[in-house]
Amino acid sequence: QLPGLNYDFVIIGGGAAGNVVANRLTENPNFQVLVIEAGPSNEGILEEQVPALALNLYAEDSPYLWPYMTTPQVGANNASQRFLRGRILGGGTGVNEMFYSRGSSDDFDRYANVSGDQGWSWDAMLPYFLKNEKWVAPADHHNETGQFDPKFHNFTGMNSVSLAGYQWPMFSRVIQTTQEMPDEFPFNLDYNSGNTIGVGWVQYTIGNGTRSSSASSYLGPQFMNRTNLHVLVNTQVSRVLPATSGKGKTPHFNRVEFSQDLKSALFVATASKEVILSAGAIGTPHILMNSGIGDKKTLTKLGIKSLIDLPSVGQNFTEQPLVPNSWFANSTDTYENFNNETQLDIDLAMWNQSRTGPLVSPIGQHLAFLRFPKENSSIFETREDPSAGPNTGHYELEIANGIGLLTPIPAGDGHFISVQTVCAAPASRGSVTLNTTHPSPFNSPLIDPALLMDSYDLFALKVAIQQAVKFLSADAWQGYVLEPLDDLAQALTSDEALEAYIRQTVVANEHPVGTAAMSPKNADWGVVDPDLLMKKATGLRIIDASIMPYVPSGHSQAPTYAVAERGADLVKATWA
Ligand SMILES: Cc1cc2nc3c(=O)[nH]c(=O)nc-3n(C[C@H](O)[C@H](O)[C@H](O)COP(=O)(O)OP(=O)(O)OC[C@H]3O[C@@H](n4cnc5c(N)ncnc54)[C@H](O)[C@@H]3O)c2cc1C
Repeated sequence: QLPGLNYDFVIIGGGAAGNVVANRLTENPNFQVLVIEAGPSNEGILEEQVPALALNLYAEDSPYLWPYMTTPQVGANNASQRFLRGRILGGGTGVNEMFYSRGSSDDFDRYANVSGDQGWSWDAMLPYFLKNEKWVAPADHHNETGQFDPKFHNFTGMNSVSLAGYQWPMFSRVIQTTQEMPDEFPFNLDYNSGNTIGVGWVQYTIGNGTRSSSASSYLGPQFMNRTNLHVLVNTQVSRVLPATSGKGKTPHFNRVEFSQDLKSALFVATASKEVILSAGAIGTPHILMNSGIGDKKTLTKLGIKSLIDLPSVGQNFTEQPLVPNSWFANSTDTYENFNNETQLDIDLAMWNQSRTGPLVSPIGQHLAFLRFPKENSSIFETREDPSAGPNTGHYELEIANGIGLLTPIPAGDGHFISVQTVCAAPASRGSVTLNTTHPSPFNSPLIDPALLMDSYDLFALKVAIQQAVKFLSADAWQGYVLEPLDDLAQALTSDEALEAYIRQTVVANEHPVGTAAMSPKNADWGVVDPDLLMKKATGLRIIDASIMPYVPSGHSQAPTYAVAERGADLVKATWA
């Protein structure tokens, strides 16, 4: 159905970043743009639209996820774990939990300092966050006063963002805890102000009780109708290829090889201006290495002709480790209600009729970004603090009205409260490399998030769990929080038991970044320059989460949207 194979820009990956870039470039009617996405269209998928049904997207054989497993994780008792990545138009934004969290001002100021480009600083990036955001009323139209600060938000951007649209009874207890323990758990009116520290109401990429993804926003019908925008789904890119003619010393990439049956029938699309790689923190380094861009020695050994020797490709993989923790709750008003099919049918009918009811928001309803208490901060006398600065959490608590997303559900009925604990600024670094035994471009790469490989991350999670216990010890929870689940109860008996529990239960928080990191123009490390153009090449730009040299301390979709908005401006400036 494609009109041809020659475009001005070919964008690889229709995820968070790719769809932003596609939209912004096709604002210029003279630019012909092709987006190639491996997954299916997002249209008509109920679980993708109804926020509380997002968990159903994570089934073992989900058609909306890549079939990725990690390598055995030494820090997690050698377990290989699933590694969830969206494979659908919208990418991660089509399957994620919809938390809208920008990270701290320190996170972006660090990007600016590390890359040498002040354009990546918080002040310079705030307009791009705003360009992406369209603040809307929550589904239940409750009074939002005191739950966010409007001065940090935009009401006219692209992705709908709103507060929880259904009020669960436990919400008031969270806020009461911040009043009882303000020193340790201060209330933060808006964790998206640049200063993340404290406990705040969650902001979600949800509008009208429905997920707002990069596909439903940036590729909405009014944009899909642009005659200069073409989106090809169910199509996987294998490699980017250099120009066939021209004998310049610097390779010029202007072709993209792809397939629909993942075996043969490879097609090639040509980009007369730029190839833009937006395949995410796993897909991007995978395509680069398949194309001969990466560590020369390693690629040569695999029989792949090295085109650009860039050892940083796939390295510096940074991911936040997460431990889910659950307690029995003395309540009948939790997410466990959805396990009852009759109740679920009633709630779904309500959602269908009016986009209201308990299905309008996902499981976590409050976030806390916190720094270590004084007694734990002495660790920084002997090692550098991996967090970006004082506005940045060392750890995060995700307080949820039901069993943790990744906690095995105990046998029998019950109602739960969970606090997922996250090491927000990890010190471990992993890698994405080619699978040496099956190096076909259509096979999964080796994904090593290096969970807990640096002992600091284990330390941070220990503190986080102890703080979660303290949080739930407030009077506010009296009579509501019952005993912890068995494994957590056992973990709280000794330091060794806590450590063993963390290693047994730790998983990735699904916020990978850093595998094609930006660095100063002539640096001997990094993959792209601060303008996101590939080092040692022309014609190829990377715009996605992989360019962030550190993981943002919050959640990664909002930062990726902002990176993509700026990235699109950088492309436009080149071709103005
Ligand atoms: C289960 C889950 C829960 C999450 N929860 C949250 C959350 O609540 N809040 C938050 O802020 N962040 C969350 N995230 C993370 C967030 O969604 C990502 O950080 C963000 O989507 C990254 O954007 P990206 O453009 O870099 O990559 P992606 O959004 O992953 O987009 C990459 C796209 O490229 C496609 N692609 C990859 N390789 C190829 C190829 N070879 N050929 C063609 N197409 C290809 C993929 O299918 C995908 O659509 C979550 C992620 C997951 C998976």
